[in-house]
Amino acid sequence: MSKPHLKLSGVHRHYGEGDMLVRVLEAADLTVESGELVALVAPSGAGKSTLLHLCGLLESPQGGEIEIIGQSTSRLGDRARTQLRRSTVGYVYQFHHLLPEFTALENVALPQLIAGQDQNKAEARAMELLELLGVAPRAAHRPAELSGGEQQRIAIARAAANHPRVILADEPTGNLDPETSDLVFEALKDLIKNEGAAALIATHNHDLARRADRIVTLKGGLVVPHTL
Ligand SMILES: Nc1ncnc2c1ncn2[C@@H]1O[C@H](COP(=O)(O)OP(=O)(O)OP(=O)(O)O)[C@@H](O)[C@H]1O
Repeated sequence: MSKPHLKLSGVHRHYGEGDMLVRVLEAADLTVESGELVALVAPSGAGKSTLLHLCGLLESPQGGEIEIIGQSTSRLGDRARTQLRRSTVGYVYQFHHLLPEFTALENVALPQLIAGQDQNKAEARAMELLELLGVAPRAAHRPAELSGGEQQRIAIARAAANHPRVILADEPTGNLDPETSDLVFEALKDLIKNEGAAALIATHNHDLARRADRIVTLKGGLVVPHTL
């Protein structure tokens, strides 16, 4: 059987020390397979962003192991971690951070150009993603000319541009109205299934979380199954 795209084993993460010690994760385990969408629902301060940052190799755990597409990350140096993150992880944030002076197509093509892809191929891939997410007719528009939901779908396309095996999203629909949230979530889900990525999505929106393949929460420093 192929290795899971994302695997955490015994992950430990705390901040500060002494009186200021905050224990966030203690021996946390989590596995996300290819094409699987896992929703992370937990109260404010429980450690959702910490978990996503660890999975995205933006932070390092103090103990345990994080494997991405079967590759152990605990002994990687900074450069190798950055390289692995760039080639395997796509991040979607609550606020899209699209570059205002570039068109939708250019925003999606840019990460590929940075990764060394040639312009024609980068633009073809960008267009394929914009079509998949239902925003191809907006390809030549700049972010300021697009609705919030369109902007967020373009941010999702950008996160997927380099074929990430792991997609992480922190409140991707947090600043959208319910109908637009639905649309964006479904687009994200289609994309994950289509591309066979493993996805972990932190959300406060229970309706959306119920449409994930699985829901997890954080309890006592562990990642545990959850039902809503
Ligand atoms: N750099 C840091 N230094 C000290 N404590 C931190 C740091 N980052 C996070 N924490 C603490 O770790 C805990 C988990 O924070 P985290 O941001 O992961 O929670 P969250 O579940 O994402 O919260 P929210 O839903 O409010 O964004 C919190 O108590 C927070 O104060």
